[in-house]
Amino acid sequence: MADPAKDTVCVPAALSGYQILCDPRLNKGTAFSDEERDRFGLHGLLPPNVATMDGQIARRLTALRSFSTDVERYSFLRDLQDTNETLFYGLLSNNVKELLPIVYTPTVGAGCRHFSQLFRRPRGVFLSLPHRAHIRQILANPHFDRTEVIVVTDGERILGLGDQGVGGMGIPIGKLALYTACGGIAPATALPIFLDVGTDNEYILKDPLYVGWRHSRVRGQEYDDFIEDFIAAVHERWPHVMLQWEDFAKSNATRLLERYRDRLCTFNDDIQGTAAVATGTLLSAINVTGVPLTEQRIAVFGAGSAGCGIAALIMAAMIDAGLPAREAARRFYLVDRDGLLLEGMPDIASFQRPFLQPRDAVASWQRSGDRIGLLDVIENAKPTALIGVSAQTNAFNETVVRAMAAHNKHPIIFPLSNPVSCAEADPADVERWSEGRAVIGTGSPFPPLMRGGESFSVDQTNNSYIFPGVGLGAVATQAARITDTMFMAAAKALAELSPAKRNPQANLLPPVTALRDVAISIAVAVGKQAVAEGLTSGVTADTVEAAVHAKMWTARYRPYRRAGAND
Ligand SMILES: NC(=O)C1=CN([C@@H]2O[C@H](COP(=O)(O)OP(=O)(O)OC[C@H]3O[C@@H](n4cnc5c(N)ncnc54)[C@H](OP(=O)(O)O)[C@@H]3O)[C@@H](O)[C@H]2O)C=CC1
Ligand SMILES: CC(=O)C(=O)O
Ligand SMILES: [Mg+2]
Repeated sequence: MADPAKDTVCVPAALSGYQILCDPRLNKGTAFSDEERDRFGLHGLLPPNVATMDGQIARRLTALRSFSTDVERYSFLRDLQDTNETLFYGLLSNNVKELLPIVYTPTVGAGCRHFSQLFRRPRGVFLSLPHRAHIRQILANPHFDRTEVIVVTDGERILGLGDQGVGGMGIPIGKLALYTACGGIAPATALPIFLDVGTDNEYILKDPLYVGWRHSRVRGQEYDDFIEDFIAAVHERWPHVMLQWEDFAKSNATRLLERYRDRLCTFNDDIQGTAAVATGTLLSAINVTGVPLTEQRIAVFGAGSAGCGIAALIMAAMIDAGLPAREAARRFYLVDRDGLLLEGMPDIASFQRPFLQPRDAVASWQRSGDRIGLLDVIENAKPTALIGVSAQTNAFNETVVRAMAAHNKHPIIFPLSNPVSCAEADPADVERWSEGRAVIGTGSPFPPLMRGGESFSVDQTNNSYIFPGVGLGAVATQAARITDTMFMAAAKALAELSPAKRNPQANLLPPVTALRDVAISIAVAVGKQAVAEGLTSGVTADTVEAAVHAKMWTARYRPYRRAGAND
C-alpha cells in the first residue's frame, strides 16, 4: 500500500492551472478532481465531468482504433505522450499487445521516417554538432534534473532502415517508452538524446521539411571529439546515470562501447541486449530440439554489431557449459556481405576476429562460387541454428529454409532483423517450407501461425525482452558498470521463464503481455550479478528484489497539492 503522504505530488507554487494542464508530466486532463480544480484554478479550463483514468483510457482507445493507418496511430500516441504522460503509460501498459507494434517495431520505423512531418512538441535533448560548445549548458536544464536512464542514438543505423538523420530520435523515445511501460522506470527519469552529426541520406537532405542539421555526416576525429564532450558532460551532470547506446552504425557501435564501458554505467543494446535475447531464446529452443548447447552449430547471417554480439554471448554460454574455448569458436559460421568470415580475409573488424573460420576447416567444402555463401555454409556445416541480423529482406528463402530442414529435425530459424520489411523471412513461409518443424523467432511481431489446427503465436525475439530489465536492475542497485556477465545472467533468467521449459510444444518466450514480469525477473538476476561483481552500493543479494520493486513506477494519478500548502 502506498504511503499517502509520500504518494502526493507537490506542484510548484509558481505554476498556474493552465501551465499544469500544459505539462505532460503533471497533466491529468479531465481526471483532475473537483478539489484539485478548486486548488489549482482549473474550473472552466476543463469540461465539468470528472473522468477516471479507466474512462480516459477507453476514450483514447476508441479514438486510436478509428484511424486507418498505423502511422496515424503512432502520431496520436506520441501526441498523447507529450500531453499527458500518465495516461499514455496507462493506455500502453493496459494494451501492450495491441500498442507495442505501434510505439515500437515495426511502426516506430515509419515514425522515424516521418519524424520531421510529425514533429510537434519537444521531447528529450537534441545535441547538434554546431552547438558542441553548449552541451553542458543544454544538459543543465532543470527539466532534466531527475535523469537516471538515457537512450542515445546518432541515427545512422535505424533498425534495418539505415541513416534516418534526426528522425532516428524516434528510437530512443520508443525504447524509453518500453523502459517505463515494461521496466517501471519513471518517465521523468528517462531521457532520450539525439546526437545530430548530420546525415548522408540524400533523400532527407533534400527534404524541405527536414528538422535536423542539414549537413553531411561528420566523421573521424571531429565525431569522436563530439562524443567525448557529450560523455564527459553526461558524467558530470549525472554521475550515476545508466546510458544505452542505440542504433549506431557498425563502424561506431563496438568501438564506442569499448571506449566508454569502463568509464560509466553503459551498454550497447544492439550488441549486448540482442545477444542476451538471442541466447536466452536459443537456450529455450533446446527444450524443443533436444540438441544440447554444446552440440549446437550456429550460422549467423549479417556479421555486424548484433551478429557478433550474439555469437560472442552464445559462445560464452557454450564455454560455461563445458565446451573448450577453441572448439566453441569453431561452432560459429558468420556470413557477411562477402560470404563466410575466414582467416586472412581483408577488412575484418576487431569484433569479427574471434569468429573467423580457419581456411583448412572449409578446404574440402563443396561450394557454388568463389565466395562461401549462406547456402554453402548450410550444406557443408549443417548448422543447427540460423540467425538473421542482416536487414536483408527474404534472405532466408525457400532453398535456405529447406536446406536447414533437410539437416535438422527441428531447425532453429531466427530472422531477427527489424522492422517487418527487413526481416530475413516471413515466419509463415518458414513454417510451410520446414513442414512445421522449424523453431522460429522473429525480431518484429508477425501474425500467429496455425499449428495442429490451432493458432500459435510467433515469439518476438527482440531485445525488448532484455533492456527494460537490465536498466531496472542497474538503476535499482546503482550499478557502477554493466558487464557481459550481467547480460549472461539476463539471458539465463529469460530462459528460465520459457514456457517451452515446461512444455516443448509451447512458446519459447513468455508473451509480450508479460514483459513487465520478465523485466522484474531479469532486473533481479542482473542486480544480483552486479552485487556479486562488487559493482553496487547500498544493496546486498538479499535486498536486490526489494530494491527492484521499490524502484518501479506505475501509471496512476497521484493526488496533487501546492508546494508550501499544508492541506
Ligand atoms: N531482434 C532484435 O532485437 C534486434 C534486431 N536487430 C536488427 O538486426 C539488423 C542488423 O543490425 P546491426 O547488426 O546493428 O547492423 P550492422 O550494420 O552492424 O550489421 C549488419 C551486417 O549485415 C551485413 N550485410 C549487409 N548485406 C548483407 C548481405 N547481402 N549478406 C550478408 N551480410 C550482409 C552488413 O554488411 P555491410 O556493413 O557491408 O552492409 C553488416 O555487417 C537490423 O535490421 C536490426 O534491426 C538489431 C538489434 C536487435
Ligand atoms: C530492436 C533493435 O534494437 C533494433 O532492431 O535495432
Ligand atoms: Mg536497436
